Parts: sequence; structure tokens; C-alpha cells
Amino acid sequence: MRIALVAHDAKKEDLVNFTIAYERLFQGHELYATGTTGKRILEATNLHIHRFQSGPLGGDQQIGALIAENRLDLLIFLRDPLLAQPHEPDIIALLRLCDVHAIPVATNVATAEILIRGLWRGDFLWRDVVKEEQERAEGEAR
Ligand SMILES: O=C(CO)COP(=O)(O)O
Repeated sequence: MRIALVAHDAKKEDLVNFTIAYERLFQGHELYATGTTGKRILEATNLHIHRFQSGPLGGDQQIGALIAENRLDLLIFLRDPLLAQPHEPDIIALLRLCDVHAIPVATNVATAEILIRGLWRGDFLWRDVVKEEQERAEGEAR
């Protein structure tokens, strides 16, 4: 599965600890992250991560583009609910796209934990069906 990891500054440590705790599970998946979040995870784990721009510089929108192209299966986005962000419109747009395309998204560590356990159990296999249908539809349109 393709998984994006994003955390605001106050939540970065939580996300780093989360990736350390579930490192073996994450190893079997394709990981993406915004710039600083990805750097922090790379420093703390042996995971391979494709890093986008930092969130305020467009990283949230780059993850949104993955969703728009049906190339993301899960977003873990630990937001800071106590601090206004300069790029708030990008954050809202990213979460909106998750709803548009029915992408599972966790915005706090408790939900992230439930989704990751679901991933481990195989609850995300329906995403493969969605991707196959999309690829078939794209093939027919060509
Ligand atoms: O701001 C962010 C998400 O909105 C996260 O960006 P960084 O990972 O670059 O700090």
C-alpha cells in the first residue's frame, strides 16, 4: 500500500515514535512524507521514504496530487489542533481530497493506531480492487 506520513511540529515526535513502533509493518509498504516529517522519520528509522516539499512550501499539495491520481491508500496526518498554520488552506484541501476519494485518513495517533492495525489485518485489500477498476477504466479511455 502507499502510505503518506505528515505531522505538524508539535506532533512530529509522536509520529516518529509511531513509525519506530510499527517500523516492521511500514517496511512492506511504499512511504511518502512531507519534507521535515520525512527527514525526522529517516533519522530515527531504517525506512525508505519518498520526501516531498515541506508542508508550507507545497508538500501537502503534492500529497493531494497523489490522492487525485488514486496513488495513495492511507494518510496519517497528525495535525496540531492548538496552533493556526500559515498554510491552513492546503491542509483543508488535503483532507477534503481524502473525503472526495474515500481515502482512509487519521488525524490523531489513536485513529492512526486503529488504521495501522487494520492494515496489518488486511482490511485495506479493498484498495487493490479500487486501483484495478481505475486502471481498467483508464485503459478503456485510451
Ligand atoms: O506542515 C506540514 C503539514 O501541513 C508538515 O510539513 P513538514 O513535514 O515539512 O513539517
